[in-house]
Amino acid sequence: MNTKQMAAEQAVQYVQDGMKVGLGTGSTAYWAIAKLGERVAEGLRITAVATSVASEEQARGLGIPLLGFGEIGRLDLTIDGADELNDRLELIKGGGGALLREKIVAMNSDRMIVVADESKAVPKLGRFPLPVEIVPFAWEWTLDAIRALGCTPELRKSGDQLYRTDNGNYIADCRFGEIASAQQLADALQRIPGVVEHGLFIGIASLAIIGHSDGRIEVKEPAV
Ligand SMILES: O=C[C@H](O)[C@H](O)[C@H](O)COP(=O)(O)O
Repeated sequence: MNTKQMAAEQAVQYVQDGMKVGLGTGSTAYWAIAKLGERVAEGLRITAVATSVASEEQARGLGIPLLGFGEIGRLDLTIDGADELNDRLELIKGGGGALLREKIVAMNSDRMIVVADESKAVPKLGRFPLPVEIVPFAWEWTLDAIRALGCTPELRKSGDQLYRTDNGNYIADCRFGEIASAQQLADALQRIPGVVEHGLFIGIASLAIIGHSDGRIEVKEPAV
Protein backbone atom coordinates (compact mmCIF):
# COMPACT_ATOMS: atom_id res chain seq x y z
CA MET A 1 0.00 0.00 0.00
CA ASN A 2 1.38 3.44 -0.87
CA THR A 3 1.62 6.34 1.58
CA LYS A 4 -1.33 8.23 0.06
CA GLN A 5 -3.52 5.16 0.30
CA MET A 6 -2.47 4.55 3.92
CA ALA A 7 -3.49 8.07 4.94
CA ALA A 8 -6.72 8.02 2.95
CA GLU A 9 -7.87 4.66 4.29
CA GLN A 10 -7.17 5.76 7.86
CA ALA A 11 -9.35 8.84 7.31
CA VAL A 12 -12.23 6.70 6.11
CA GLN A 13 -12.35 5.12 9.56
CA TYR A 14 -13.83 8.43 10.76
CA VAL A 15 -16.89 7.91 8.55
CA GLN A 16 -19.85 6.49 10.44
CA ASP A 17 -23.21 5.14 9.43
CA GLY A 18 -25.65 7.88 8.44
CA MET A 19 -23.01 10.53 7.76
CA LYS A 20 -23.13 13.07 4.96
CA VAL A 21 -19.70 13.10 3.38
CA GLY A 22 -17.79 15.46 1.07
CA LEU A 23 -15.58 13.64 -1.41
CA GLY A 24 -12.30 15.38 -2.26
CA THR A 25 -10.32 15.39 -5.48
CA GLY A 26 -6.88 14.15 -6.52
CA SER A 27 -4.70 11.10 -6.28
CA THR A 28 -4.95 10.88 -2.46
CA ALA A 29 -8.68 11.55 -2.20
CA TYR A 30 -9.06 8.86 -4.87
CA TRP A 31 -8.05 6.24 -2.32
CA ALA A 32 -10.50 7.57 0.24
CA ILE A 33 -13.34 7.34 -2.28
CA ALA A 34 -12.21 3.83 -3.25
CA LYS A 35 -12.26 2.71 0.40
CA LEU A 36 -15.62 4.38 1.00
CA GLY A 37 -16.95 2.48 -2.02
CA GLU A 38 -15.80 -0.78 -0.40
CA ARG A 39 -17.47 0.12 2.88
CA VAL A 40 -20.70 1.10 1.12
CA ALA A 41 -20.67 -2.27 -0.66
CA GLU A 42 -20.34 -3.87 2.79
CA GLY A 43 -23.42 -2.02 4.05
CA LEU A 44 -22.24 1.40 5.29
CA ARG A 45 -25.07 3.89 4.72
CA ILE A 46 -23.88 7.35 3.77
CA THR A 47 -24.80 10.10 1.36
CA ALA A 48 -22.20 12.22 -0.39
CA VAL A 49 -21.38 15.13 -2.65
CA ALA A 50 -18.26 15.35 -4.82
CA THR A 51 -15.81 18.21 -5.38
CA SER A 52 -15.13 17.48 -9.05
CA VAL A 53 -16.54 15.74 -12.06
CA ALA A 54 -13.78 13.12 -11.75
CA SER A 55 -14.61 12.30 -8.11
CA GLU A 56 -18.32 12.25 -8.89
CA GLU A 57 -17.74 9.72 -11.66
CA GLN A 58 -15.56 7.57 -9.42
CA ALA A 59 -18.16 7.63 -6.62
CA ARG A 60 -21.01 6.87 -8.97
CA GLY A 61 -19.09 3.90 -10.39
CA LEU A 62 -18.63 2.54 -6.87
CA GLY A 63 -22.30 2.92 -5.92
CA ILE A 64 -21.76 5.68 -3.34
CA PRO A 65 -25.13 7.48 -3.09
CA LEU A 66 -24.73 11.08 -4.31
CA LEU A 67 -27.28 13.77 -3.49
CA GLY A 68 -27.84 17.28 -4.84
CA PHE A 69 -26.72 20.28 -2.81
CA GLY A 70 -30.34 21.27 -2.21
CA GLU A 71 -31.14 17.87 -0.72
CA ILE A 72 -28.17 16.95 1.41
CA GLY A 73 -27.82 19.93 3.76
CA ARG A 74 -24.70 20.53 5.85
CA LEU A 75 -22.07 17.79 5.67
CA ASP A 76 -20.62 15.93 8.64
CA LEU A 77 -17.20 15.32 7.17
CA THR A 78 -15.11 16.06 4.09
CA ILE A 79 -11.97 14.08 3.29
CA ASP A 80 -9.62 15.74 0.82
CA GLY A 81 -5.97 15.93 -0.20
CA ALA A 82 -3.62 18.92 -0.29
CA ASP A 83 -0.58 20.08 -2.19
CA GLU A 84 1.05 21.47 0.95
CA LEU A 85 0.19 21.69 4.62
CA ASN A 86 1.94 23.33 7.54
CA ASP A 87 1.73 22.66 11.29
CA ARG A 88 -1.24 25.01 11.68
CA LEU A 89 -3.01 22.89 9.03
CA GLU A 90 -3.05 25.79 6.62
CA LEU A 91 -3.17 24.26 3.17
CA ILE A 92 -2.35 24.94 -0.43
CA LYS A 93 -4.85 23.18 -2.65
CA GLY A 94 -5.78 23.26 -6.31
CA GLY A 95 -2.98 21.33 -7.99
CA GLY A 96 -5.75 19.38 -9.70
CA GLY A 97 -7.77 22.51 -10.39
CA ALA A 98 -10.65 21.68 -8.03
CA LEU A 99 -9.98 24.32 -5.35
CA LEU A 100 -13.22 26.30 -5.69
CA ARG A 101 -15.55 23.32 -5.38
CA GLU A 102 -13.30 21.88 -2.68
CA LYS A 103 -13.49 25.05 -0.61
CA ILE A 104 -17.27 25.32 -0.98
CA VAL A 105 -17.69 21.72 0.13
CA ALA A 106 -15.15 21.88 2.98
CA MET A 107 -16.67 25.08 4.38
CA ASN A 108 -20.10 23.47 4.39
CA SER A 109 -18.80 20.54 6.44
CA ASP A 110 -18.59 20.27 10.21
CA ARG A 111 -15.16 18.74 9.81
CA MET A 112 -12.48 18.49 7.13
CA ILE A 113 -9.79 15.83 7.34
CA VAL A 114 -6.82 16.41 5.06
CA VAL A 115 -5.00 13.34 3.80
CA ALA A 116 -1.50 13.45 2.38
CA ASP A 117 1.81 11.70 2.05
CA GLU A 118 4.78 13.04 3.99
CA SER A 119 6.10 15.08 1.05
CA LYS A 120 3.20 17.52 1.45
CA ALA A 121 4.04 18.52 5.04
CA VAL A 122 6.21 21.65 5.04
CA PRO A 123 7.44 24.13 7.66
CA LYS A 124 6.34 27.10 5.49
CA LEU A 125 3.85 27.16 2.64
CA GLY A 126 4.96 28.36 -0.77
CA ARG A 127 7.21 25.84 -2.43
CA PHE A 128 4.20 24.64 -4.38
CA PRO A 129 2.91 27.42 -6.68
CA LEU A 130 -0.38 28.72 -5.30
CA PRO A 131 -3.30 27.95 -7.65
CA VAL A 132 -5.69 30.88 -8.09
CA GLU A 133 -8.91 30.43 -10.06
CA ILE A 134 -9.70 33.49 -12.19
CA VAL A 135 -12.46 34.37 -14.62
CA PRO A 136 -11.43 34.40 -18.31
CA PHE A 137 -12.78 37.96 -18.75
CA ALA A 138 -9.85 40.42 -18.70
CA TRP A 139 -7.56 37.74 -17.38
CA GLU A 140 -4.56 39.87 -18.38
CA TRP A 141 -5.56 42.58 -15.85
CA THR A 142 -6.24 40.00 -13.18
CA LEU A 143 -2.78 38.51 -13.71
CA ASP A 144 -1.26 42.02 -13.46
CA ALA A 145 -3.02 42.55 -10.13
CA ILE A 146 -1.82 39.18 -8.82
CA ARG A 147 1.72 39.92 -10.05
CA ALA A 148 1.68 43.18 -8.10
CA LEU A 149 1.35 41.10 -4.91
CA GLY A 150 4.87 39.82 -5.52
CA CYS A 151 4.70 36.65 -7.56
CA THR A 152 5.16 35.35 -11.08
CA PRO A 153 1.75 34.02 -12.10
CA GLU A 154 1.52 31.58 -14.96
CA LEU A 155 -1.71 30.55 -16.64
CA ARG A 156 -2.08 26.78 -16.43
CA LYS A 157 -2.14 24.92 -19.72
CA SER A 158 -3.59 21.62 -20.78
CA GLY A 159 -1.63 20.60 -23.88
CA ASP A 160 -1.75 23.58 -26.28
CA GLN A 161 -4.91 25.01 -24.71
CA LEU A 162 -5.43 27.04 -21.57
CA TYR A 163 -6.63 24.76 -18.79
CA ARG A 164 -10.27 25.23 -17.78
CA THR A 165 -11.63 24.23 -14.38
CA ASP A 166 -14.89 22.30 -13.98
CA ASN A 167 -16.41 25.80 -13.62
CA GLY A 168 -15.04 27.04 -16.96
CA ASN A 169 -12.42 29.34 -15.38
CA TYR A 170 -8.64 29.65 -15.73
CA ILE A 171 -6.03 28.78 -13.11
CA ALA A 172 -3.07 31.06 -12.46
CA ASP A 173 -0.25 29.16 -10.75
CA CYS A 174 1.51 31.75 -8.60
CA ARG A 175 5.07 31.43 -7.33
CA PHE A 176 5.22 33.61 -4.24
CA GLY A 177 8.15 31.77 -2.66
CA GLU A 178 7.87 31.30 1.09
CA ILE A 179 4.51 32.67 2.25
CA ALA A 180 5.03 34.68 5.45
CA SER A 181 1.34 35.18 6.26
CA ALA A 182 -1.20 32.99 4.52
CA GLN A 183 -4.03 35.12 5.90
CA GLN A 184 -2.63 38.40 4.57
CA LEU A 185 -2.05 36.88 1.15
CA ALA A 186 -5.54 35.35 1.13
CA ASP A 187 -7.09 38.74 1.99
CA ALA A 188 -5.12 40.51 -0.74
CA LEU A 189 -6.07 37.95 -3.39
CA GLN A 190 -9.72 38.09 -2.40
CA ARG A 191 -9.76 41.84 -3.03
CA ILE A 192 -8.96 41.34 -6.75
CA PRO A 193 -12.28 41.30 -8.66
CA GLY A 194 -11.24 38.74 -11.32
CA VAL A 195 -10.16 36.24 -8.67
CA VAL A 196 -12.89 33.68 -8.06
CA GLU A 197 -11.04 31.78 -5.32
CA HIS A 198 -7.51 30.92 -4.24
CA GLY A 199 -6.01 27.67 -3.01
CA LEU A 200 -5.15 28.81 0.53
CA PHE A 201 -7.32 26.93 3.02
CA ILE A 202 -6.96 28.61 6.39
CA GLY A 203 -8.72 27.42 9.54
CA ILE A 204 -10.69 24.85 7.58
CA ALA A 205 -8.92 21.50 8.15
CA SER A 206 -9.31 20.20 11.69
CA LEU A 207 -7.22 17.05 11.32
CA ALA A 208 -4.40 15.89 9.06
CA ILE A 209 -3.57 12.25 8.41
CA ILE A 210 -0.13 11.83 6.90
CA GLY A 211 1.29 8.61 5.50
CA HIS A 212 5.05 8.09 5.96
CA SER A 213 7.30 5.90 3.88
CA ASP A 214 8.47 4.02 7.01
CA GLY A 215 4.87 2.80 7.44
CA ARG A 216 3.85 5.30 10.14
CA ILE A 217 0.52 7.09 9.93
CA GLU A 218 0.69 10.47 11.64
CA VAL A 219 -2.51 12.10 12.92
CA LYS A 220 -2.12 15.84 13.53
CA GLU A 221 -4.34 18.53 14.96
CA PRO A 222 -3.62 22.18 14.13
CA ALA A 223 -0.77 23.66 16.18
CA VAL A 224 -1.84 26.83 18.01
O1 LIG B 1 -7.35 20.47 -7.06
C1 LIG B 1 -6.93 19.45 -6.52
C2 LIG B 1 -6.90 19.24 -5.09
O2 LIG B 1 -6.74 20.38 -4.31
C3 LIG B 1 -6.04 18.08 -4.62
O3 LIG B 1 -6.62 17.64 -3.43
C4 LIG B 1 -4.58 18.44 -4.40
O4 LIG B 1 -4.05 18.95 -5.60
C5 LIG B 1 -3.77 17.22 -3.95
O5 LIG B 1 -3.81 16.27 -4.95
P1 LIG B 1 -2.99 14.91 -4.83
O6 LIG B 1 -3.60 14.14 -3.72
O7 LIG B 1 -3.19 14.28 -6.17
O8 LIG B 1 -1.56 15.26 -4.60
